[in-house]
Amino acid sequence: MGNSTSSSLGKSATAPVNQIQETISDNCVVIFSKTSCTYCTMAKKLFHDMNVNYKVVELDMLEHGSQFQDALYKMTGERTVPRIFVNGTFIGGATDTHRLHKEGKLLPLVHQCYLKKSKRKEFQ
Ligand SMILES: N[C@@H](CCC(=O)N[C@@H](CS)C(=O)NCC(=O)O)C(=O)O
Ligand code: FES
Repeated sequence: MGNSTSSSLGKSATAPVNQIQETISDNCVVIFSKTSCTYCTMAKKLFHDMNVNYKVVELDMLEHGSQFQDALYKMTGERTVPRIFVNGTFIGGATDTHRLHKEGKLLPLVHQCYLKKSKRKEFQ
């Protein structure tokens, strides 16, 4: 389901905020998650069921996971999981993401990101 848990995150000396920023600009959908969290599983399932690839960062598997949660707190105002970013922007936790989906707004955000990336490729 989905793609890999990050292997590089948490290992470099770069500040967590910068590592997070790099991850969300490289991937259209990023879910900061914990392996034990049912809300997180539900969020992954939502994207999986829409056939959308997502990047998962399992914070409880990172050596410095709590520092990443602190960084997410600075960036989003909460250190809870899941914290979900689409097209480089924080869209909310599990509840917010399901609401966006119900309102029909989630997939357009993902498609905006795909479009942006395919345009970029045309100019390479
Ligand atoms: N309404 C929020 C609830 C988020 C929440 O309460 N998350 C809990 C786990 S389900 C949490 O992060 N607890 C603190 C922690 O794990 O560090 C959402 O939908 O994302
Ligand atoms: S649902 Fe319990 S930890 Fe997230």
